[in-house]
Amino acid sequence: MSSTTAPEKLSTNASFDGELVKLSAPANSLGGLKTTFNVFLPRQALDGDKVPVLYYLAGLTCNEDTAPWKGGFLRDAAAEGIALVFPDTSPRGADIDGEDKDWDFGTGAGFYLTASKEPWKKHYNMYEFITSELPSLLAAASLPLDLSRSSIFGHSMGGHGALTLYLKSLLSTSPSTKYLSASAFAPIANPTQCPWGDKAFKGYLAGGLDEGKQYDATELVGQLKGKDGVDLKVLVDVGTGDQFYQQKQLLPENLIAARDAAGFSASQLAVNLHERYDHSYYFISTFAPAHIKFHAEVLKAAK
Ligand SMILES: N[C@@H](CCC(=O)N[C@@H](CSC=O)C(=O)NCC(=O)O)C(=O)O
Repeated sequence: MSSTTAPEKLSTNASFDGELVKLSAPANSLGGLKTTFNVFLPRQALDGDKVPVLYYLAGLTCNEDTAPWKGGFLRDAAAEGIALVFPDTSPRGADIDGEDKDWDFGTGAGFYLTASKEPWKKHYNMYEFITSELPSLLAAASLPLDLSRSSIFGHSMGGHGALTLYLKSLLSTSPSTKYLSASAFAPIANPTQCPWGDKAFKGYLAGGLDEGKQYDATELVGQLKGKDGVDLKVLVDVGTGDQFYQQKQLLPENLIAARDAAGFSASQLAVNLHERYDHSYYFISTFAPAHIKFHAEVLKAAK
């Protein structure tokens, strides 16, 4: 961790008595491409306390600025004294033919996996970046963060990312990052069974949908069945007025079925359906305080 070069600081904005810092660094896991990320530091961190960390993974077409601008997370994170980390959603500028053709594949659509297929595998490795290189960059930036207390949340493609990174960390004997809790707004909960996941996994992975099962929250919950000592701490909110829910891109019902079949309870993996809410950041910002509170309780209890 300590040999990583410190990221460059691009800007600082005071917010809710803390500050939002924008950082940039070349990322080895993204084939050396420069990536940019935001870190919200609460007042406690500015005063020198090492604060816990909550990563937010954004959805298709988004970047590191989408959630700080529109998510409504900063006020509650400031009140709870937790840091927020907002990475980008894909590498940028890999210069791959077709990379910018579709909004649901390529730029802005990294799907938080490790690509194994040409021509994507040199750059499209957001799984490695988020779980391994980003924590190293945060450490190299010498920010007052307690990286041993980390949790993760996200929206849509980023909700898929948050759930799968968390569940994969539970399944691994030596995870690069151990996340203490996960939550998701309108996640793509069973990507091997929906059009977005089908396109991404067949596009990025040499093994297609079969290889994609390791990045599928519904599959991973099934794999946790009977594993000793596993206690899930997961919160999911979905609006039934969500156009992508209605188009069967999200499939939370499959996640619920997998949870029940694996013997986990609704308090270990809560999936709440909300009438009228859609896929937008109006929905996210409505439930933002509940998600921050959910993670803050876990992160603070871990001190
Ligand atoms: N351009 C698309 C819509 C793209 C979209 O809705 N993106 C969502 C995430 S979808 C799953 O990952 C998003 O968060 N957008 C940003 C926002 O500010 O809402 C289309 O044409 O339908």
